[in-house]
Amino acid sequence: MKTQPGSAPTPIVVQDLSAQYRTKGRPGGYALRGVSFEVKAGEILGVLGESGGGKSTLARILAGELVQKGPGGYDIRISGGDAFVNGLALRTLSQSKRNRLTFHTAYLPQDANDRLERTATVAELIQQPIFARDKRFNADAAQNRALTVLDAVGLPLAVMEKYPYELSDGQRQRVAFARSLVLGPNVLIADEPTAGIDATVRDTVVQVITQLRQDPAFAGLVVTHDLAVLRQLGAKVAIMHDGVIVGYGEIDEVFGKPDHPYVARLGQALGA
Ligand SMILES: Nc1ncnc2c1ncn2[C@@H]1O[C@H](COP(=O)(O)OP(=O)(O)OP(=O)(O)O)[C@@H](O)[C@H]1O
Repeated sequence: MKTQPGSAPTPIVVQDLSAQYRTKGRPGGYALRGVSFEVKAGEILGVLGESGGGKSTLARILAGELVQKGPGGYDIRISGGDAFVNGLALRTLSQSKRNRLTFHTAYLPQDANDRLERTATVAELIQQPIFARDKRFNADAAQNRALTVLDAVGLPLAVMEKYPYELSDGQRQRVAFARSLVLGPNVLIADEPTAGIDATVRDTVVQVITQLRQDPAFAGLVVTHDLAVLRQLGAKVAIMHDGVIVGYGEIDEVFGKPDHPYVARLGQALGA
């Protein structure tokens, strides 16, 4: 784990990370094979790559979601190397460590807008992470915090009492985004935050990340093929193919001198 004496740990460190899904307790194929990179404070890393390349697996691991039960759930095991978020090693993630991790980490999964509980209002949904940690948290302070993040994601006050089914997909995505931000994280892990959603959400994602970046300790990992968004954010990119990083660095360098045929193909497809 790299840290400078007396300074905060690097927000995201991934060291030779290999990971496998387990089905019915049995290990399956490798979803990640020896992945290494760092996202330092102030940096944004865009993760791109082929379908099945391991992008969502990486995002899930960094968000502490090694096991997700229920329909469509998954069970991932770190089988080699490790990953660290704000200095917390993820390979052995106890519940108390997971609580510390999720306190500082905003996670916007690919299906974030579908994951919202149907029977809760927007106000309740956004405040849930606060009350899940402290049932006696001051109600006015929680409400104020919810209003701040609601405003940050461009939603009007009027949606606070609505239920998810009363909202558009784009609005639900914004609610999920607001909810992920309510605890004031310094790390954002976002999995395709703009895919298939109206174009205005894209602008909001850029604006919110720009705001979050005012915190010098902030770092973000964003899975997206939207090079325009990544350029606006001044992001570096990591290109994933078959569980391995096959291109890493500044956007123009990676696509200008591709080190792997897949990077060349992707660059052409994206018009990089
Ligand atoms: N729940 C799961 N159970 C078992 N294997 C899985 C599961 N989810 C993903 N995998 C496997 O892990 C590998 C990486 O998948 P992952 O979803 O991380 O890729 P991805 O790059 O995010 O793809 P996409 O762009 O399609 O979302 C694939 O081989 C996939 O089949």
